[in-house]
Order: sequence, then structure tokens, then C-alpha cells
Amino acid sequence: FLPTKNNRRMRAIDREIRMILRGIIGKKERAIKNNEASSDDLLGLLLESNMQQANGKANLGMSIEDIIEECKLFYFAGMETTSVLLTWTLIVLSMHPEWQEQAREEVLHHFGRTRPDFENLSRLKIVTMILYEVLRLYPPAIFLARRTYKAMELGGIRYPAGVNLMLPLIFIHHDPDIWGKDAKEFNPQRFADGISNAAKHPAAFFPFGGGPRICIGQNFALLEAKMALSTILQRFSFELSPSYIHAPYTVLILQPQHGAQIRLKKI
Ligand code: HEM
Repeated sequence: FLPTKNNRRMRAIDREIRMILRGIIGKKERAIKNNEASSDDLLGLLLESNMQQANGKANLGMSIEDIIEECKLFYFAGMETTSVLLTWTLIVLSMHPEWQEQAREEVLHHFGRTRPDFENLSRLKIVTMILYEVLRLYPPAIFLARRTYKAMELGGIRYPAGVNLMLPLIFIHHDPDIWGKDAKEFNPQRFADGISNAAKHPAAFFPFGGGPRICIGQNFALLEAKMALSTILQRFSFELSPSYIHAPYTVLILQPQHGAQIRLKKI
């Protein structure tokens, strides 16, 4: 709350983002009202459903502030996570050219040089195993946070209301007692028989969270990642540049601290 340099900058950025989003939302709302917009994007669907719910009454449906928050959530939850998954995948496949080659063979087998289609993307087995293994070793969200809303007992421990709990999913993803001695190694083969058979515990892999708040975009994210990775594999082989330094670190999400310097070679 203090007017420090950082806080002032944060507030200015927040104001700017809200102004831009208000503009986008207003434009879309006007277009929907004038029957000029198709609601084939998420914002269009949200606004249209909200207008039907509210039915002209201001106190029903979501407010503009709510919609702004949804836009921010979807942008943050959907962009960085999926792009960092792709970044780690390119890094790891550069470190393991034998898996890069297997993935390329699979992609070329299904699509040749043509544009990957939805139907066949869901048939990619090696690529899926690779993405799972990357999500296991480098989960974009390294922990889940929860707060007890009432006194409760969890795992034999009693907590009062209002306790912040952190579930460090990265530690569970790297635990040799759960994944075996090679827990720290990149081995997509462990997912050959599906997620529930990959570890000693069927729920040990949860890069998208779990329960009622599980990631709403998980299927979309995997589809996007498969599409992007297949398109890259079709056109390029890649390796790490000597300037790459392997330093996973977290600023909200797990990312390579010094960037991902990768050399692409057209094939
Ligand atoms: C590799 C990509 C992604 C990863 C690893 C990921 C991970 C997660 C995780 C762990 C949560 C649960 C947070 C919690 O339980 O506290 C979550 C929630 C969420 N994700 Fe994702 N996500 C990804 C992509 C996406 C995409 C593409 C979208 C949208 C298009 C999206 C939208 C959301 C939303 C809206 C929530 C909140 C759901 C709720 O609270 O009910 N995510 N995500």
C-alpha cells in the first residue's frame, strides 16, 4: 500500500491492463448487441451467456469487474504455463536427441509434412509420453495453495481455520519412493501404460492440480502443445546452444532462469 516505486509501477500496470480489457469487453459487447460478432471465442461466449443470465437486470450475472478478472485469469493461467511447457520440452528434447528423433518419426508417420489435425493429434503416443514426462520434471506450477476455511483434520493433523497449506507438487513428482530410482531422470517410457501406471501411486502425477479446482484448460493446453511441437518437429531439428545454462527457477512458474538458447536447423 505504500507509494514505493514498485507499488506505483504495479498500480500503473494494473490500471493500464484494466483500461485495455474494458475497451476489448465494451467493443465485443457492442458487437454482440448489434449482431455483428460471432461468439466463437471465449470472451464472446462468456459475454453472451452473461447477457442471457442478466436479462437486462444490472444486479444479475457477472459485473464488468468480474469479467475483467476472468480475462486476467485465463490470460495468466493459459499463456505462461503452456509456453513454458513448450520451452522445457524443446530444452529436454535437445538434451535427449534419441527422444527428439522418436517424436519426429511419430509426427511424420501421422502427418507427413501436412498440417496436424485434431483427430490425429490425439493419437500421438510418444509425443504425449514426452509432454507428461516434461510436466512431471518441470511442472509449470510447482505447488498448489489452499486455506482451511474451518477447523479440520488432514493426514492425522488438526488445523484451525485460516491456515495456509502448500502442496509442493514438484517434490511429489521427483520423489524416488514414488517414481523409482530414476525419478530425477527424463524417461518418458514410464508413461507408456498411461498416467495411473507410471508411479507407485496412481495420483502421484498432477501437474494440472486435482479435485474441483483442477485446471479447466488442461485438454486445451495439451492439444496446443502437441500442435506446436508437431509443427516444429516437422520442420526443424534442434539442439542446445553452448550458451545455455540449465537453471530451473521460479517466478510464479518454473522457468529457465537464463532463457532457452536453442539452435534450430531446417530439415
Ligand atoms: C501446461 C499448461 C497448464 C498447466 C500446467 C496448468 C496448471 C494449472 C493448475 C495446477 C491449476 C490448479 C490450481 C489450483 O488448484 O490451485 C490450474 C487452474 C486453472 N487453469 Fe490451468 N494450467 C495450464 C494451462 C491452462 C490453460 C491453457 C488454460 C485456459 C485456456 C488454463 C486455465 C486455468 C483456469 C481458469 C484455472 C482455475 C480453475 C479454477 O480455479 O476453478 N490453464 N491450472
